[in-house]
Amino acid sequence: MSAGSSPAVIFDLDGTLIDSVPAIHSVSNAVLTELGFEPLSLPTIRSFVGKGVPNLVRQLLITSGEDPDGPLFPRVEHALIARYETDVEGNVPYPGVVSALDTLAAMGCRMAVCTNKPFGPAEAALRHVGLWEYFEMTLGGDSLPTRKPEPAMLHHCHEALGGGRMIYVGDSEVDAETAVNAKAPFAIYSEGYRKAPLHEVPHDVAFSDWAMLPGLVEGWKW
Ligand SMILES: O=C(O)COP(=O)(O)O
Ligand SMILES: [Mg+2]
Repeated sequence: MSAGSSPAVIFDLDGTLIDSVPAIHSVSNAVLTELGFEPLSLPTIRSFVGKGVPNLVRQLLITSGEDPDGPLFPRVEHALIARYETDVEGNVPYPGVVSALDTLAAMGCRMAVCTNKPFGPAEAALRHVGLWEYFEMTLGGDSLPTRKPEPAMLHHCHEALGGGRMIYVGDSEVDAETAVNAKAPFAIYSEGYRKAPLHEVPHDVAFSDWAMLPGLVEGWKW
């Protein structure tokens, strides 16, 4: 593949590039216990990730027996966002991500991140794990008036990368819906935070090991 013909590759963040649930678990439980609620398990918190902070806060409140539309919402949201940008220790790239990004960059792929995590925590997590410099653009769930599964974030990143052929890489039902809405080819990472069985989530190709992704991009049938 010559550099000129390489596609734009746009990535989801949580559950795709990085395993962020240990960090989100620790931040969420710090906020819950500060407010006098019981901490929640890691699998419970994992099931709340993928639709952005408003959904996470609502789920934390519902699971704690509180009204998600009551006065606790802004308190929990504020406390969560305050910690989200600084408590980045629990974020770890999935095995093989760095090498795959190096290979894609060497192939001439332009790359961006399109996440429902707010921009500030997304930048902090990407910098913490040493991935920030790979991407020409990062958009977070608060960067545009809409977030995934609306297609605007993906369209915006695609244009910023110069348009042309593109692949979206994500892990969840929300990413699959975003790709359908944006009419983008979709590669799903099967080891992230998806809830439904893989065959029930629309995708063009699936990969379980990041070492597979550059070959899939190179051999993509457009
Ligand atoms: O729900 C979130 O905050 C982030 O999720 P995403 O990176 O998978 O879009
Ligand atoms: Mg994700």
